[in-house]
Amino acid sequence: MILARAEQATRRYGDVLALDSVDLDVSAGELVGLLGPNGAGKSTLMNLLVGLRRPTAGRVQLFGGDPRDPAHRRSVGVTPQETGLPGTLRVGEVVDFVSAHYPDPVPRGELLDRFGLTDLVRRQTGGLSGGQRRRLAVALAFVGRPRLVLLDEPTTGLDVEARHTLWDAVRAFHADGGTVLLTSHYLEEVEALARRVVVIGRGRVLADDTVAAVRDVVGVRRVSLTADDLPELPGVTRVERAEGRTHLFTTDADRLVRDLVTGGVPFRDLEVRPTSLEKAFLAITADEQPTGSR
Ligand SMILES: Nc1ncnc2c1ncn2[C@@H]1O[C@H](COP(=O)(O)OP(=O)(O)OP(=O)(O)O)[C@@H](O)[C@H]1O
Repeated sequence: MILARAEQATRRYGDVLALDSVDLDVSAGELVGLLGPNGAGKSTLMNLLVGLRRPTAGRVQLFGGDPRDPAHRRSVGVTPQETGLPGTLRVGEVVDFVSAHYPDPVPRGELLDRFGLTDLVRRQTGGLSGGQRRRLAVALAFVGRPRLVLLDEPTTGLDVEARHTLWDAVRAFHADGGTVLLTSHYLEEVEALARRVVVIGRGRVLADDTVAAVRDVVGVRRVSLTADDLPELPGVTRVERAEGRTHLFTTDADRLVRDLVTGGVPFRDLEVRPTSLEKAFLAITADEQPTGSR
């Protein structure tokens, strides 16, 4: 059963083409990561799916109907990228306030425990740290026992421990049969949670596949070295030269280093680093062909 669907969804903001003919289906029981660099169109897609924005062209559906119809939004929980919480209300009061909108909310103690917020129940939200506020905003998406949860960069600003608590809560929801669509800039985060990842770049779906398959594609490494002369090296997708150094981009750094050594290439100061998603996209998506199809 498809809970959320975009069909050739396009969204323009004036001259900006934020989403360009995007197709996406999220089925019941899936945990899908939406991965892409800044400005890729992730939030725009989420906003269309929950009815906050309308597509300029194409169609979106939530639970088989129009997302702008409140009846179709009843079973969805959302944490947008930015949330405003009333600063003078205490954490427990905010949870009670949101709970009051649902027929069978998760009991307050259980929800706070799940998101590691129990000790903060009496704190005013205005006095919470950024990370604590973020955790509360994410927890609120789960209050009404939704069937589908959409989380826009849920772990922004969280430290390692808080991020893991939140990941555990998302996993537990999913293990209970819940469906999740979440955005992230980091493949590592998507990898920790999702089996399926949809990569978005410049408003288009670049890949829709398993995390492992996408890792092979966007898992580009930068091998930097100082060398006078380099031969043709297999597996190098892009070469940059800056300040006397050569940067080689490849999805198989181990092989590249082996080739350099066995080829007797003289080099100094070798360094292998993961690249940013942006660089990975530059290296692999010049032709912008989707890498997987479902
Ligand atoms: N309300 C708006 N008015 C004008 N342009 C917008 C608006 N919202 C988004 N955009 C533009 O649409 C494009 C896609 O933005 P969107 O917020 O969907 O990307 P994103 O993938 O969520 O990025 P980020 O990772 O930075 O949150 C960007 O170029 C952005 O500047």
